[in-house]
Amino acid sequence: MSETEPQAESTARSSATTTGETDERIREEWSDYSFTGEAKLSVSDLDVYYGDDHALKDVSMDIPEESVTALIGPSGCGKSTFLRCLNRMNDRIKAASIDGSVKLDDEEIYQDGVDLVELRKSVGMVFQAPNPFPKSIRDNITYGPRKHGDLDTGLLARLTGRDDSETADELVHRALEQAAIWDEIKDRLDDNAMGLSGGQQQRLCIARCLAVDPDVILMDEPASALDPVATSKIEDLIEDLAEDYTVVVVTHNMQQAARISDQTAVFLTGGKLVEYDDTDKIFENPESQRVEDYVTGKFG
Ligand SMILES: Nc1ncnc2c1ncn2[C@@H]1O[C@H](COP(=O)(O)OP(=O)(O)OP(=O)(O)O)[C@@H](O)[C@H]1O
Repeated sequence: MSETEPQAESTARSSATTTGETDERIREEWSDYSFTGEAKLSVSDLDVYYGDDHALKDVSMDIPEESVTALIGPSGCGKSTFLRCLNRMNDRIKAASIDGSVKLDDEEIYQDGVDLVELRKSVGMVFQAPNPFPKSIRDNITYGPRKHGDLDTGLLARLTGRDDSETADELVHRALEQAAIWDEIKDRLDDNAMGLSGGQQQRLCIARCLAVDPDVILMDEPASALDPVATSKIEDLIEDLAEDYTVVVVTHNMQQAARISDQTAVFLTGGKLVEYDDTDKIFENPESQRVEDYVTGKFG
């Protein structure tokens, strides 16, 4: 968990959990939820449709900086859809249409003129299955910075007098160290990344994401394909990363959400955000009976 300096009060809000009076009372109870520190991301009145399918309904919540926010809920309730809205990855899905507002550092990301490459550099993403490039470990890390024009290496760079090889080496070291994998693979940086174990590949993918200096890291079930030892390494890493980054993680694993997150948002069937609060509150004393049933495994 992060130890952010108190800076300001930010408030998380809910709008639609309207399946009767009980939900209305629950909403009033938690809609005042406030956290210490600044909101890194502020989501208001977000609706997402895939064609006629209304996948997310009127979701509003603020996500605090330098902390871990877990998104939990049964399959199909819209967690991944919500996550993809935070860096406009849903723009790549033809059938998707989005209404509402998402602000990153108070700047609307759903407005004309937003540079999506820059946005996705600031808000990086790590997926469920590790997906390293079939290249060397070193090239996996330098690929992004090179693509963004932050690094020039190789023959052409030498010929044009802009050879950033030394900077590249430092970057590779820094990113792998941050992703807690440097010691394991420092002697085989030129080996193909596909030869790493699943857990190592996932940490490499996290290092690749860190190499372009994001502020926010979105993770969609980052450990679900890994064994318990590799999972535990990813969990430790997520907690460490939250000291410097804002991490939003989708997980089906309740214990994992309880262990690693500072706040938890519970989505339930129908694409509604039902409750959002400190993780301890969600797991020990939620307002909603349905949330209690879900986190205690009575349904889902
Ligand atoms: N690319 C897509 N095209 C059409 N419908 C989609 C697409 N992606 C998701 N959906 C639909 O949107 C709804 C929410 O899906 P989403 O994947 O966001 O849920 P989820 O909570 O992340 O599920 P899971 O836990 O199984 O990954 C589902 O009804 C799903 O079928």
